[in-house]
Amino acid sequence: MRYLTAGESHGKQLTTIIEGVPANMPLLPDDINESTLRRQKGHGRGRRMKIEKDLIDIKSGVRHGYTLGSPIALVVNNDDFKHWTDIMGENPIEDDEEIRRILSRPRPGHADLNGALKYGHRDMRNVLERSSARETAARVAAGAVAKTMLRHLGIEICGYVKEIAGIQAKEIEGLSIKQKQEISEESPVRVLDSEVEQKMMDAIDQAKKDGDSIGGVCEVYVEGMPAGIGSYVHYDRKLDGKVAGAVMSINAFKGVEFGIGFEAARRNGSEVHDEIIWSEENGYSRRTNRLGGFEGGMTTGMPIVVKGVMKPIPTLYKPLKSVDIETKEPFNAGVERSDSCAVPAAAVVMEHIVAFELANALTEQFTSDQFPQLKKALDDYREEIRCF
Ligand SMILES: Cc1cc2nc3c(=O)[nH]c(=O)nc-3n(C[C@H](O)[C@H](O)[C@H](O)COP(=O)(O)O)c2cc1C
Ligand SMILES: C=C(O[C@@H]1CC(C(=O)O)=C[C@@H](OP(=O)(O)O)[C@H]1O)C(=O)O
Repeated sequence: MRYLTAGESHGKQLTTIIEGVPANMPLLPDDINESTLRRQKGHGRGRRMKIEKDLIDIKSGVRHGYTLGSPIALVVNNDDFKHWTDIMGENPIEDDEEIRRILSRPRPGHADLNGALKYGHRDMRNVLERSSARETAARVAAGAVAKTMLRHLGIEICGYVKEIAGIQAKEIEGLSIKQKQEISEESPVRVLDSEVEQKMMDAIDQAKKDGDSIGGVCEVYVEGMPAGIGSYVHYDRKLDGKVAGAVMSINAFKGVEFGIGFEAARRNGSEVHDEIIWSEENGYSRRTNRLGGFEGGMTTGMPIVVKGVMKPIPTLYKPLKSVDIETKEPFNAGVERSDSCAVPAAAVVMEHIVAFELANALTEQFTSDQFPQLKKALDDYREEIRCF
């Protein structure tokens, strides 16, 4: 499977085209809407999320609740476009700086300056419009199709917040994935630990009051992936590599860890590797899951646990120093309407981006044009490895 997205942040719409979804997979508009609406929630977001309602319109590839095997085109409208029709119009306009809302003072940490240099845009709004994380609504729509596929294959996935501005959520042992999904859904910061919830919200409010921004850590947890998905045979077939790359591609994400992650560097091997056990009922399993569900570029059959680090939002209401690209004079960076913390939303984005990589790996390994055949091939494989 592959997907492309198109659309500017304040343009008319976002478009996603997904190719390679097998035919006859159940898919309802609500499977996707649930995800796109969830992405909009979370304490710390700016006014834009009050303007938008990210309901998708399925334009092709689905009929009467089932996929056709043809490309699936999904559209999310930008309701904010009505306020930007002159600024974002496709026809030439007179060189009126007021109408264009020209951006000439790049924001440190955003794509403004590097994008301007690369594409030759003297008006950095041309960079901002596509580099904006508005595009993650389109990626979540693609991920929601993948997540639906995983669900029909008996694989559940959930994304939540582990840390905001250094405030860490405690580990809650023994939560089922259903509980994880429910608790994080109800929390305004998508955290599993209600004791720290208020502290995180206070930190976000304080950052906003200070004209500053904060980042954090998101975690995605997956249950039901059998062992041996992905491959060790070539670098670009390693599934942990693909997942890590996809997570790093999310706006503002600066690091990825599987399981205990960087902590592995500080421990002996005996405290890192997961001992192998066997039972008649379940076949092979592990006593622990410190490596987070991957060995040798393949799944181990244990839950996949992956963390992503999000830096603080670059747009600051108390801006950092920058340079005006027209005058070359030092100036404060430009200020655009902005979130102060988007870590809770980013956890939903990360969940869907990981879902796409996992669903894609399954469609590569159990190639089929028809979803029921894919499901049967996966079930047969599960039985084969259980008896191995
Ligand atoms: C859900 C989400 C919302 C975001 N909201 C904003 C925002 O309101 N203002 C901003 O400056 N950056 C925001 N960002 C981050 C920028 O999009 C990101 O920093 C920018 O594209 C530069 O890319 P890089 O940080 O990956 O280098 C957001 C990111 C995500 C994932
Ligand atoms: C629009 C979304 O996020 C946007 C991401 C973003 C950025 O610079 O990344 C900047 C802000 O855009 P605006 O200036 O229009 O408010 C966020 O609101 C969204 O998540 O749907």
